[in-house]
Amino acid sequence: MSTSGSSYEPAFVEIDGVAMRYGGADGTLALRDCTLSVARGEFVAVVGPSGCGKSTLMRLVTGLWPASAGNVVVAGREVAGPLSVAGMAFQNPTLLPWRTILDNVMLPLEVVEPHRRRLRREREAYREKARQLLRIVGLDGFEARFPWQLSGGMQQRASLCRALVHDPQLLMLDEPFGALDVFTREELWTELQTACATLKPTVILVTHDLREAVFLADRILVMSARPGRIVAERRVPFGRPRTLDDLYTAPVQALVHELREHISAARRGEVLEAPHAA
Ligand SMILES: Nc1ncnc2c1ncn2[C@@H]1O[C@H](COP(=O)(O)OP(=O)(O)OP(=O)(O)O)[C@@H](O)[C@H]1O
Repeated sequence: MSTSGSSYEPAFVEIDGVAMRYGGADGTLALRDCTLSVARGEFVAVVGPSGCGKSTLMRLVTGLWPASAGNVVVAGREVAGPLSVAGMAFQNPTLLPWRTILDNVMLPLEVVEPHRRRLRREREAYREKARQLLRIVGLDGFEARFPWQLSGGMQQRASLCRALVHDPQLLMLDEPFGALDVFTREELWTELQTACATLKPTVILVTHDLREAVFLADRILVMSARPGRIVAERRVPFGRPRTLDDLYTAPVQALVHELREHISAARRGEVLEAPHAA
């Protein structure tokens, strides 16, 4: 089974035969023989049963944990520590409460080169860029507020801006909308789609929400139950920009249903025949 999109060559993220065990020889084997690749500019969603190792996969790609076996290569280099080319957003926005929204969004620019070096000289241009991102996600006018003055959905929007402000080549999103109500979540899908169309990062999104995966991704990878590996992939054959109304069409619902069957099988420890990649 191919796990790379041929129309996006060359691969930007390559994970080859990776295993990950937490806590020594008797510990939890989270991933085994996990292989996938993501092409530059591609948007891939990873779905699978709870506890199958999705977040572990994200930690390996971003260099937050080392793999126990196998190779993780990003942008042609073996990952050996935290990646500066990656922007990240998680289920909880983790904004710093003592900084304004604008200053929270600016944070990666104070850490990641070459922005760190340029920041003092080009601060106003960078601030304008952060403001522009906040405008894209509908936070115009909230730049000077503090995180605790914003709703959860607004904080998550700001955290997406923070993940994008340093033009990361790789955007890693681990259930970034999981804690939000369905309406806010759907709004943010549209905003993320707009931001990605403008900034064109390579994206890996972990999600439990199959509609979210179909709305946002070019390709969806399904993981087995733990120890996780990729057992199916499905290219999303719908054009862009996608609208929320598209989610109610029969082809989208059929794809969601098919993915659901793969995950149900994975939960039972079974693997369905790999679906045809469109
Ligand atoms: N720091 C850790 N130490 C020990 N075991 C861990 C650690 N992190 C995760 N695990 C275990 O590894 C397995 C995979 O966890 P992981 O969080 O990657 O799964 P997941 O697919 O992201 O889960 P969910 O869908 O519930 O968010 C689980 O059994 C989990 O308990």
